[in-house]
Amino acid sequence: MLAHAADVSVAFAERVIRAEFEKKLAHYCSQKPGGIDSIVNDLDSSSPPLSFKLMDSYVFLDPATDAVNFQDTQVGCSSCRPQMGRNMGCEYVNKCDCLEDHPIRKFPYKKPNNSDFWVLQMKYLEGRYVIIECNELCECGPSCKTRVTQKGRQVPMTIFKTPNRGWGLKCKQDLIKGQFIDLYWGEVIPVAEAQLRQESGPADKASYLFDLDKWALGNKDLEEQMLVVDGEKMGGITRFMNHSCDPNCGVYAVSYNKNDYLRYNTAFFALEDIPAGSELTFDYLEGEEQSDSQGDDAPFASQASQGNTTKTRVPCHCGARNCRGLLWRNG
Ligand SMILES: C[S@@+](CC[C@H](N)C(=O)[O-])C[C@H]1O[C@@H](n2cnc3c(N)ncnc32)[C@H](O)[C@@H]1O
Repeated sequence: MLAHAADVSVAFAERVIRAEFEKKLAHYCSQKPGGIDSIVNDLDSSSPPLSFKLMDSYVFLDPATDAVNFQDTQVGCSSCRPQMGRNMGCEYVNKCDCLEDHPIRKFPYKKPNNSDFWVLQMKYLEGRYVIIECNELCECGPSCKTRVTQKGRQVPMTIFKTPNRGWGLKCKQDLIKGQFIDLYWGEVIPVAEAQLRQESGPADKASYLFDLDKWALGNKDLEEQMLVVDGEKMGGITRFMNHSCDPNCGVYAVSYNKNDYLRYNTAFFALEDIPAGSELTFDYLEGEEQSDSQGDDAPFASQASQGNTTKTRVPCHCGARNCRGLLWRNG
């Protein structure tokens, strides 16, 4: 009898937690086009932790490292104008100042036939170059077509329970190759704090740390100031994305201030056409391997990675034929 009462109250508590988490999701996506995000768990009655705060911005642990303190380094393009070139903007200007130092100086996006959104150009998708988008100081104005990731996610998602990798993420609609998915949000913390957080808790603690190491790696001064994004306690829905050794999404550094080498954004794009309902995955070690092999373009080519803050060796359950067997290289 007592055991039954305990079961009933656990089930009730789980339902309350689920309802609260769904409320958070609804609030978060009410400002977005594309439909409502959802949670699916066909395996047990658990929900993602209620302590997790959904958001779509960075939170800087130390206000001194907040990007707004560094806006004096920000410049905008000055030769572009709103609605120039067939009313489209910077994409028709091959000397947009935002791209002046870029090794390929090519507009990052293109619009596929019959589509109402822009996708990443093949050169960026395959070359993994940093994506530079215009910013609020640019003369091109808010309708400039470089502004894709800064407008945020446009596609609805499902957070779902996997049998062996915790929660994962699926998109509710078909994605096409090169389509923008979302950014990675969280608390922005110094690398020493990230290391402390990773070392606290059990050895196989899940990691939500994303190193902003694109410019810092190999530069001693920058390495000392390097920041890490921690999506564990607060972050966007992409913190539920699992690793695969054969991923369908790629991770790209995006900058709205090409002079800021410490703060930038991390964006996920589809590497292939992805049917609705497929799990979205990326390679947690991708950044490391890219930066090992990019040669002269490295400052613009290497990616943010999940791989540098030391993490415990965790067996990989991605199930890919080319599975490396472990999530992280170090540890
Ligand atoms: C960024 S989180 C991904 C979301 C996580 N599954 C959850 O439930 O919150 C990264 C953690 O998920 C787990 N994970 C992700 N991909 C995995 C894989 N291929 N094999 C085993 N565990 C995985 C590991 O615990 C890893 O530290």
